[in-house]
Amino acid sequence: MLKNISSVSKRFENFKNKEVYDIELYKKTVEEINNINYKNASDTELREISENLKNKVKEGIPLDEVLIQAFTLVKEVAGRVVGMTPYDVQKMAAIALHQGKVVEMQTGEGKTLSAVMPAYLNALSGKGVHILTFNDYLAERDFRWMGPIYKFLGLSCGFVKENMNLEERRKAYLKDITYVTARESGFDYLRDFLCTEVKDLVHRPFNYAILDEADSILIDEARIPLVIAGNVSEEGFNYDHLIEIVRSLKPNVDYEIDQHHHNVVLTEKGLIKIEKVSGCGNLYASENLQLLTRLNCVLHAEILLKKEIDYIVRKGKIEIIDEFTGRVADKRHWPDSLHEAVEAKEGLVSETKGRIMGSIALQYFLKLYPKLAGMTGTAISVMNELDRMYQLKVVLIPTNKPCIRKDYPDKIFTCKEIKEKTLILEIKNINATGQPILIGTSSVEESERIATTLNTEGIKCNVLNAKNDWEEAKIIAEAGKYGAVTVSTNMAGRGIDIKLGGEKELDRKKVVTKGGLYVIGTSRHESSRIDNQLRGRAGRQGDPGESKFFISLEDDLIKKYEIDKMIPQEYYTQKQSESLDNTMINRKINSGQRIVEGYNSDIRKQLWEYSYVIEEQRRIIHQKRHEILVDREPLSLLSNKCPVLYDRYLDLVGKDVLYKVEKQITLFHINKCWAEYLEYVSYIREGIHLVVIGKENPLHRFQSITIEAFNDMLDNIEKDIIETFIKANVTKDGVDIEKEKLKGPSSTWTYLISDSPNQFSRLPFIVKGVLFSLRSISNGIVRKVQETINVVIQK
Ligand SMILES: Nc1ncnc2c1ncn2[C@@H]1O[C@H](COP(=O)(O)OP(=O)(O)OP(=O)(O)O)[C@@H](O)[C@H]1O
Repeated sequence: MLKNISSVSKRFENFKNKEVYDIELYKKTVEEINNINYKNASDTELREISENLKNKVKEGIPLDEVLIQAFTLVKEVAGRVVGMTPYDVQKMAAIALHQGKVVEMQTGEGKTLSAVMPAYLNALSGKGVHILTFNDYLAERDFRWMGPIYKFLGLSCGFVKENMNLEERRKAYLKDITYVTARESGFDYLRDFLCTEVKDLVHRPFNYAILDEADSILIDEARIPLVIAGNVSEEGFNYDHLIEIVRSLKPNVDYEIDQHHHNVVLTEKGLIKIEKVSGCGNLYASENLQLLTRLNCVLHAEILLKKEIDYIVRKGKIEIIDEFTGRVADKRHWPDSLHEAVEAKEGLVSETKGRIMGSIALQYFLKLYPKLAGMTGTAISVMNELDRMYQLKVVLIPTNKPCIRKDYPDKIFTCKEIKEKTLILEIKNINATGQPILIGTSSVEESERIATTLNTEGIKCNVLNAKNDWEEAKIIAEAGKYGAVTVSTNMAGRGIDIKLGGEKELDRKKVVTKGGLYVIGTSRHESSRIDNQLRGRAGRQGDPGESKFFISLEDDLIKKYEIDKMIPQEYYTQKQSESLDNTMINRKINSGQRIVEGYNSDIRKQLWEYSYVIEEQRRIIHQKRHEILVDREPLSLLSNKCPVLYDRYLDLVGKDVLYKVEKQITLFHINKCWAEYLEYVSYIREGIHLVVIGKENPLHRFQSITIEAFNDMLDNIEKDIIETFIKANVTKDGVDIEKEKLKGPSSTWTYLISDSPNQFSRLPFIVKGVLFSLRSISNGIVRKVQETINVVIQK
């Protein structure tokens, strides 16, 4: 078996980074595991060994000392219970996962089973292990698939999914091993922040988490805040008038679009027009700030956000399409007024009104786990970022069998039209042979266009673009059937195995002789990891497979980032029917993609800098509230600040009731003031970019404002607690929560905030593109903006 480990893939040989590729130590441990044999042990004996291990760990023996025995147990039990004995490469991954590293394992190498070994080992302490899956479907699937192994070994296992109630969640988190998405676990953390009684908490203290598809969560989704909101009874704003105004504006006359930064800016002409039609006077005057923000949102909604590309409308709701997966991003909202503006654009009734009660970026949520490990098929290209942001080291695990997939050079065309014609022809030709094809497209709209063309050409295909997880799993699982053609958005089906010959592998031999699964990419993505994930759908576990990308110099990526300007004119001035098989062009496209990746990494860094202070403050406030909730923090504010009243109540209602009252009032005001603070911060965040015109650094200004505001908030909490106490009527029954208005929102809901295109674009626009802003914003606008700068930041 160890022989396989040295059969490294070509890719593996290319890298020389010692830490990432040094697997010698792992090999030694794997050998030790393989030297122990539990084959002859009965089921009962195996359970006794497991029980022994549990006791040893509870007595304080370090996990590292029982690792070999624990992994050997899992090896034996997995073979007996689920019919899979971990390969040596899986054991190596398991060791690295236990050490809190991110393992890169190719698609189909068996990450699900690899995670069982460290999960079992770390759960022996009884402190709980979370396996954070990519979606709800995989949480349940992996629980059902791997759960019997833990059960056999005397450990409990559960899973959490979106529609479960609090009791079901609490039970699942009490299990030794819990399969759950990072997002659901994060939402539960936010829900706990609103609890007023210990019995309502669903989480216990975090211990260890293994994150599946780690790059997707830690890099692509890291900046997405999870939010919990509560109901408020406010009237929604009517956007009709603003929409009418924006629709009357002329492109390049009244506004300019900056595709690169995904931004739209008013010209002076446009500004004058708007001021005239709306009758608002100086749009940039302080009293018009709210109008300005809403107008910006309508501009973005109307001009930049495109139906079928950025979002779809389903059952009367806006559903955002995730740029990385191409799937509907579950429970995702745009921030602030932008979501409402898009709803208004589509003539929908807004359902997003509510006050944000708490929020946390996934990045910070995951850092709450004292020990975190990850697995993915694509980690190497982001290993520096993983180290910098999370102090997570990457380990490349060799494939169990050599990867024999053929990755063909890109086919590059001058124009989209010819690219698509050639692509359809290629699909027709391959389909005629019976070889299954998976086509990865860049948008819902493109997937539908290609599917329609294929249908008119008489080729039946399955389309997968914005369906639910269950359908997705089924369609993807069948994508390896003989003669199957599946058109999907670029990364749909991540985590789902494509077996050759269909789910039951009935026609496996036939498909193998045809060359396995053929993956076609219709364009390059901004991130090469996404392209590699798509390629990785083929050639799993040493299967044959092929992959090819079709690119045109008119593709969005090439145009948006002006990669075409790096390519000599003569290559794209004429429409050529042949592909440009030219390595120079290929290199330019690759380097363009790398520049875009670097640019996106810079944006993530900047967003991190903006959120850092707030997240630190959140940590402080959450911790303080939790300590009060679980009675670990003594309450002394009221006895110190209102001693007379306090003593009177003490005589009247007694110590216990008074303590309970103070606790209730305190918890309520922490939540209320924190929610108000978040609202204020998001308001500041919206306008802070304007300080650049006054030659200030927006980040520094933002940080100093929020530090000061946080201190004010802490004072306000105390003030509000005292005020409520003075006004409240305290009896032997405590206080009347309803009457004293101490009740939290009657209903809450959770969602994620997508990057706001305007917030997102402003950062590079400020830091790298001051020239851009000054060029595009005329002097007249600069003057007007200057008037408002102080108002924005002083309010
Ligand atoms: N040790 C093993 N012995 C036999 N089969 C295995 C073993 N490990 C994994 N497999 C099989 O390999 C396939 C892929 O497993 P799994 O879905 O865990 O891979 P993965 O690495 O998570 O893939 P993806 O990147 O698609 O998520 C499954 O069909 C599984 O049954």
